[in-house]
Amino acid sequence: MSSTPLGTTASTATSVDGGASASSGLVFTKGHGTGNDFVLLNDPEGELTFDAAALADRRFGIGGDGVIRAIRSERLDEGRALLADDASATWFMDYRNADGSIAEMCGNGIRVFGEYLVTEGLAEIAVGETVSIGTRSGVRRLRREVDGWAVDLGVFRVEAGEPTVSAGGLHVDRPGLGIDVGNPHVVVVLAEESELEALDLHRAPQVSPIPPHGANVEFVVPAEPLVQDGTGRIRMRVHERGSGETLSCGTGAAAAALAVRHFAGDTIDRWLVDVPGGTVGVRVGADGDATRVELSGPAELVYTGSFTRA
Ligand SMILES: N[C@@H](CCC[C@H](N)C(=O)O)C(=O)O
Repeated sequence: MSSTPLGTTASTATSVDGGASASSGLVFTKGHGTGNDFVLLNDPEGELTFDAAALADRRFGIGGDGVIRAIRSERLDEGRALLADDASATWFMDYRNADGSIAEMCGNGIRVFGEYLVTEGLAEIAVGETVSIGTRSGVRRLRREVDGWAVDLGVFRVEAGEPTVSAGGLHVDRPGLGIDVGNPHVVVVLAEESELEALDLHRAPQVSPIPPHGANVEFVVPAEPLVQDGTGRIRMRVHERGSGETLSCGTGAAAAALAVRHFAGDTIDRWLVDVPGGTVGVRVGADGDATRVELSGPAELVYTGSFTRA
């Protein structure tokens, strides 16, 4: 086996779906959730090696905010560990950011992953049905809905402390709120739409103190009025750890809604989050002494192709 610069392997044909061959290249599907776009790979047995950063490159590769491999949980150490708790989590969402770094969770990605499992014939999931998916932040329950998917992101954590955030276009540093929804976020609430629009997120915002594992940084503006028909509404832009500014971040939308909910007194449980690529829903609900958060929204597969090896 040898690795090419573009990361597909093989001295002989590497079959990713039974249909690919060395000459036809690496078969992939492109999908997105509210414009947060992913390269999806079908690799049930974990036979494929790939260079996620090369695949995600928008000029020299396919292009995407992340790369998601569908692999059986039993084929990865992280997946096998989860099967002990939930034997039904047979599929693992192996997620990488555009720079190739591994992230624990992706809220838009897991909805697209559900759509991919169904379309590729890897799982049968009827509308209304819920399945368990393995991720690096644990098993996540994913429900198919008529017009998209909803994922239980689990119990979240509001971090202690008030980090300071600086970003291009912000004249003064702002306080942030750390929220962990399976992956780390820092949310900054802005007062004006004009501040959100003026942000330059080409460069990563600086968070101080630097979070131990980095952070996705969300900037939000509450709607006026904040609550409409019982639902809170906010606008958000995001700079993602490992991917830069994206059109949407599902876990980021959940963190943003949770931060504004926190500042508003923890009473508003339904949220709509407008991102540059569309709108996602966030719901908060009690689970015994804990509080859980659910994310819902669309997922679309847009094309399938073959990445020809150099
Ligand atoms: N876009 C994703 C989050 C992807 C991972 C993130 N960049 C990280 O490093 O934590 C989402 O929709 O949640």
